[in-house]
Amino acid sequence: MGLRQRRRRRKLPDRTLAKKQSAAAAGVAKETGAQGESCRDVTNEYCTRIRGLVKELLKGVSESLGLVPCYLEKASELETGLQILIENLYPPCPQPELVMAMPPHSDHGLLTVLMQNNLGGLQVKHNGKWVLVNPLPNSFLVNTGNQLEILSNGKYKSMLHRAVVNDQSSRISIAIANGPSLGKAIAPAQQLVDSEHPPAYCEMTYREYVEFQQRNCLDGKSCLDLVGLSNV
Ligand SMILES: O=C(O)CCC(=O)C(=O)O
Ligand SMILES: [Fe+2]
Repeated sequence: MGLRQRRRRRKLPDRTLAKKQSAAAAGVAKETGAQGESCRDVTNEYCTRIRGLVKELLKGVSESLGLVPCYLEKASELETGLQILIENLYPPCPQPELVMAMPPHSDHGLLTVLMQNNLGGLQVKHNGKWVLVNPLPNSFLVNTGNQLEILSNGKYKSMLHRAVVNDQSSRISIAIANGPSLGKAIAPAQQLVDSEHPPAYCEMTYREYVEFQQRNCLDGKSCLDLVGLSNV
């Protein structure tokens, strides 16, 4: 067998393999491309619908504060508001008591809409104690955020919360944080401010607030503690 033939022989299977590999890669890319596209479409639609839900919820919240129904939507420029999609996967842990899945924090936006796979793990701070929130099947859980607390001049509190793991099953939570438009200056609603209820928070744009929060190590405290007018 000559060198040429040997080369060819050796090359043949390689080429076939390369061909097969590139065909497979193209198939995978095509599939991933299609999946990626449909994932993007579904995510976009989900975010849009959640914004619609938040708009409705904010109407009720505005009314509960004695404000016109569209107050919070307009005051936050919700239509162009910042939406953040957060996907959390918490695998089971053999020693859950040694692990903090998500450290204590409060969400910086208006309302966070959370979907979870029917496994408890979220805890909220209530009267100084951590309380486990039992998930209700087929329901969303809605957390109030810092910007809602500011706009309502402290009438709606944003709760400190955290997530813990368990030693049995994986927990999944998907949160969409809905905030004001980044450039919008947020301050307590004038109608909720009077001599008995002075403004509890200083005005700042949502962008300034988020940057402030990212710059500060809050150690389980709400960023609001730092921007409250009693502290500035
Ligand atoms: O997983 C959870 O239940 C909490 C998630 C959460 O607080 C967040 O993503 O901001
Ligand atoms: Fe959160």
